[in-house]
Amino acid sequence: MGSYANGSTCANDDLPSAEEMKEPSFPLKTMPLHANSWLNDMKISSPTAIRVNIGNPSAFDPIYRAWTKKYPSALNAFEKIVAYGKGKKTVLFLDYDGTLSPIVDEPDNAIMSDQMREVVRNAALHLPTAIISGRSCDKVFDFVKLTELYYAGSHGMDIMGPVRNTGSVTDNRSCTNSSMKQDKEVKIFQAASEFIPMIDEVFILLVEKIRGIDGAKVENNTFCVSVHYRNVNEKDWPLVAQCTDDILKAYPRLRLSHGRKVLEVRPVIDWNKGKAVEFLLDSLGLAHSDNVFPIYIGDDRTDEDAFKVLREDKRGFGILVSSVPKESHAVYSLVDPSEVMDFLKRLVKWKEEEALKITIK
Ligand SMILES: O=P(O)(O)OC[C@H]1O[C@H](O[C@H]2O[C@H](CO)[C@@H](O)[C@H](O)[C@H]2O)[C@H](O)[C@@H](O)[C@@H]1O
Repeated sequence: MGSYANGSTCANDDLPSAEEMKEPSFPLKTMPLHANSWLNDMKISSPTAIRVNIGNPSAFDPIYRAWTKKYPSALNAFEKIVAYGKGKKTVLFLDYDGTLSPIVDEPDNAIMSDQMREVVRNAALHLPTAIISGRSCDKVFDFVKLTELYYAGSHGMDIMGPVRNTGSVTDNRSCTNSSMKQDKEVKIFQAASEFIPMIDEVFILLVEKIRGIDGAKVENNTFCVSVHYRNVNEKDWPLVAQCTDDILKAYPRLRLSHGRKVLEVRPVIDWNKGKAVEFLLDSLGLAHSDNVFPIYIGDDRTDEDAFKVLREDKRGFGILVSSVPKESHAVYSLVDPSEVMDFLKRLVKWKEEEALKITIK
């Protein structure tokens, strides 16, 4: 689905090019206010001015090391984190793109490794686990293929949960396509159903409008539309912002948020990933419990709503996945999906040890 004009290779993880590190050279003043400010946000979403050594930034880069004083590595701080969660019901919230799968140029190729799938499956066997993504529920499910999870697609606007009374969860561990999903997962909440026709309409208009922009792509995520500019030459970014603005002018009930080289068109409703976290905790009967320990791991600006909820709530923590220093409502950090995998493995091991201690007592 979508229009795409050029090929794809491995993404550069949003690091700024020499060009990006310069002041913007496009004609900001000639653009309407909306598109103009979006363009600034598009720049900000592609972190500026600091280049770190991908792979092991903390080992080489003093700026990254200084940043981790404020957002300590969740791996280094693991003992402290689990001490806080000791004896409590841990609930795990995971973003998908950039958290469970690496960022790549072509959104349809954001495959999760089998190893990561196994680790997430294992986590879900030990603790309630939800994936909260900007993608549609169906799309994220098709990547993850695990029936034991909760899925909150379209930035939390479409929530689906595992069916637990059809036998042991472990009997139905994974499935390979959406039809199997329908047997094992149930829709539990849709925050904006009436927006679907409008989103479909805007998707078609956007596809048509950006057709001529080399590298631009529009993705229909059911309750939202993503306008991708990762593969667009920076000189054409103003055009992407302008085209999106032109279409959205006629839709006051839609708004825009920013992800990693993507403009996210979504309904103007008071709902986001933070609300989805609150909704899921409530569904699990844990909304008012002092005995709950929620952990949210995510990498982009739309995850900040969830980090903020956890920070204000003080029962759990947000963990930002980032290889570049950035301000966040998260408390801890991890460099990339491979560190996320290590963290999840340790979390499962800790849960197993906790369960063993309880059995021995
Ligand atoms: O909430 P998420 O699960 O992180 O989803 C946010 C958006 O992720 C996808 O786009 C991002 O990942 C792509 C694949 O790595 C990358 O090409 C793109 O530049 C990123 O913005 C997805 O395609 C979007 O629909 C999601 O909204």
